[in-house]
Amino acid sequence: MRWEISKTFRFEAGHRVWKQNLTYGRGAEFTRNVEVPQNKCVNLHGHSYLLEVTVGSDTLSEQDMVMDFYHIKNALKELIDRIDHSFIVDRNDPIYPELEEVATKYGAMKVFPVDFCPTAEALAKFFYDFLTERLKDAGLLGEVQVVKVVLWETSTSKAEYRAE
Ligand SMILES: Nc1nc2c(c(=O)[nH]1)N=C([C@H](O)[C@H](O)COP(=O)(O)OP(=O)(O)OP(=O)(O)O)CN2
Repeated sequence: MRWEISKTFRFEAGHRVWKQNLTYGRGAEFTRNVEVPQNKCVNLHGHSYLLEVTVGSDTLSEQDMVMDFYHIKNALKELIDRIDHSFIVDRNDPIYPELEEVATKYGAMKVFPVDFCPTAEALAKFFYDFLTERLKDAGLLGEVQVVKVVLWETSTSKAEYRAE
């Protein structure tokens, strides 16, 4: 891509990484002989997420832009509004049915169900796929492509998902 432009978004959301288990899996050998902390991310907790989407093109439009930042903002606006102040929950999470019940009963939880464990990696792919679909629906895919999505979960942890 000769040109790349990026737009950032902020949203607050809760989640739980129900698949977290620090005692096995990739990297567990680094703490094999020490006591590992509790799997704290299986607890319901929240983040101030920072999302950065990058789109690129080899050509500029008649307005000398990859595309207007305004349009990138609006391609994602409705999704960001839906996810903001929500609780992102995997439909496969064993607590999902009860969370839905509580949300319905008390009306005190905006549930945002997804089909994956809501890690930063999986959420980055989710936003990437969503924006790609929006560009496709607008007939822009090809001319403009999503180059990468970066999702900051905390000030020290982020995930990136990019075009192959
Ligand atoms: N590869 C991933 N690892 C973890 C994820 C994730 O999405 N991908 N998520 C979490 C938790 O959601 C957690 O809130 C963030 O983890 P971590 O960076 O360990 O948080 P800390 O605030 O404890 O980090 P510091 O080391 O204190 O800066 C866990 N792992």
